[in-house]
Amino acid sequence: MDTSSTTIEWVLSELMRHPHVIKKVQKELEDVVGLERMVEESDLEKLELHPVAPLLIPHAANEDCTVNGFHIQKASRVIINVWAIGRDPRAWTDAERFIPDRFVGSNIDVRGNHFELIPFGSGRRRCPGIQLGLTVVQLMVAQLVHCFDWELPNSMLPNELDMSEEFGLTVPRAKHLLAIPSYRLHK
Ligand code: HEM
Repeated sequence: MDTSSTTIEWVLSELMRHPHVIKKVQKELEDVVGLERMVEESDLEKLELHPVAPLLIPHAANEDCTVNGFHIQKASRVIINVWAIGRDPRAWTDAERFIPDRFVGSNIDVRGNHFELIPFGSGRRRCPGIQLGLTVVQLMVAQLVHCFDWELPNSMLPNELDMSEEFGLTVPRAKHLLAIPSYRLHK
């Protein structure tokens, strides 16, 4: 599945729509990495980037069970609507807004321990590629934001960027992101 590339495209899109956030990430990277070199994998642990992906794979119950008061009959197909959980106002303040800072000082992570944020699923059938996925997404996004300034084409304003989704097993952008990079490192 194209989960890593889809996530990278969404993160970049959200960053393009929030220029103050991209500036903040650039500043954070500048402080850690400087402007003389690209980002290295060993720099990542010092950074606070948070990828998300609104999907899970259908599951089936092996036996009758009760979860949180809901009876689930053996062999039922269970679909977890992570997309809706990510927008649930009971779990998130200003759920529809992209506020990466909401995770600063919070203990919520993406590894399946906190059910309000499970982009990799949770439990035994959780994504086994989580570490590779996180590393690839963080390194790519950090690299793209650190090495380049980004502009939307035809003087498009950030809030004019079309954020339509194409629904399926994965949820990519309906139209690919088109953005113009300009190199910003000194080397
Ligand atoms: C940002 C990147 C990625 C995201 C967001 C992601 C997300 C997911 C999700 C949500 C599931 C379903 C979990 C569930 O139903 O509970 C899954 C399953 C899976 N993922 Fe990933 N994934 C990513 C990257 C990768 C990579 C890089 C690999 C392999 C190298 C991988 C291999 C798998 C496999 C094999 C499964 C099926 C596991 C099973 O059914 O037991 N994923 N992934």
